[in-house]
Amino acid sequence: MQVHSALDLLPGFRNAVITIGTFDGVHKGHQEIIASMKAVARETGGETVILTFHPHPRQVVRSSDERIALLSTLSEKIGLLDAQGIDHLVVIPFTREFSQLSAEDYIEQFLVRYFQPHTIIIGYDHRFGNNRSGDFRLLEAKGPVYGFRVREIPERVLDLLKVSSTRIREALLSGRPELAADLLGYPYFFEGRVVLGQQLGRTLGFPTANIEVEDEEKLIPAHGVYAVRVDAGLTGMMNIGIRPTVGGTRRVIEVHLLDYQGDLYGKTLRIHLAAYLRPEQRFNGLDALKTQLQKDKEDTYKLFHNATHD
Ligand SMILES: Cc1cc2nc3c(=O)[nH]c(=O)nc-3n(C[C@H](O)[C@H](O)[C@H](O)COP(=O)(O)O)c2cc1C
Ligand SMILES: Nc1ncnc2c1ncn2[C@@H]1O[C@H](COP(=O)(O)OP(=O)(O)O)[C@@H](O)[C@H]1O
Repeated sequence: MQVHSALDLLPGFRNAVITIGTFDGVHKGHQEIIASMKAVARETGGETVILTFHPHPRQVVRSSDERIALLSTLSEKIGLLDAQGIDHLVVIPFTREFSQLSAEDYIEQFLVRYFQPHTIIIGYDHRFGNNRSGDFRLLEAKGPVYGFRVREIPERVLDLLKVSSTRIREALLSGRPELAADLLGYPYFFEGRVVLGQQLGRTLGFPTANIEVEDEEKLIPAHGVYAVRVDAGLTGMMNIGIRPTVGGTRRVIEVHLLDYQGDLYGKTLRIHLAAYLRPEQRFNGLDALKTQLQKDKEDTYKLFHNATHD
């Protein structure tokens, strides 16, 4: 997949099949739209082109405490769309100037000028242009003028889109990663760098990599203990919480990898949520915490290997 972020440097597209959207999470609803884009592109020998705004117009307009946590950062979205077999992703900075284009100019000066679309796939409720005055009907009316076709995303898929994003967020924020994975079509993941902690973990016999997520907008799942997969085939158990047993107050994300020894400081890990194990608890001292960690380890082994371990 080619990623473009400058409109003036776009290549000429061949029979572009385009759609416009945020594609946050690239979940199953989005995957259905992508499947139909690819089907049309196959029929017409065209290329699939997704147009996305970054940052999301809503993120620009809203104040920081109203912002919705995102299911995928831009770089994660790029990877997910690439895996879906999309040919081109165009990342458009949402500027004031852009937002002031009239609906007609949006079609002529933006869509037609830069993409020469063969087919535009869009939901019936999609709005564009100044004051959101452009709609599906206007696109349909302009199609014959500029030589593109408009295909409507079925209402069932549109409903799925709306319901899914909300349900996935709710599932992750209430400790149900399995439900989230079902709706996403893959286990939820986030990335972070391994930073220094208090160096206590190793004395417990459970060294824990402290993960710092760089993108502030990325959704962090509910506090609790999870079984996780980490890239390169590793598995582990993770705590998201404040660590009440050791008097912590700030949220930390810590992962103990099973069957691993080595130095992870400074590395970036991608952590995929496999299952929720239990809520974070306050234990009466480190011995009780250690006993629980041993049990968590056992549960994690059972989950991944369907077997027990020391
Ligand atoms: C799988 C896992 C589960 C944990 N569960 C709890 C818990 O329930 N309560 C708690 O206070 N701390 C919990 N912790 C955090 C430990 O308190 C923490 O790993 C320990 O204090 C070491 O911290 P350090 O790595 O920063 O030195 C958990 C850690 C892991 C890896
Ligand atoms: N199995 C493992 N799982 C996680 N981290 C490990 C493991 N083995 C070694 N490490 C290393 O140990 C570090 C964690 O040790 P720990 O004593 O908990 O210190 P800290 O408080 O800095 O996290 C990790 O950042 C990593 O570099």
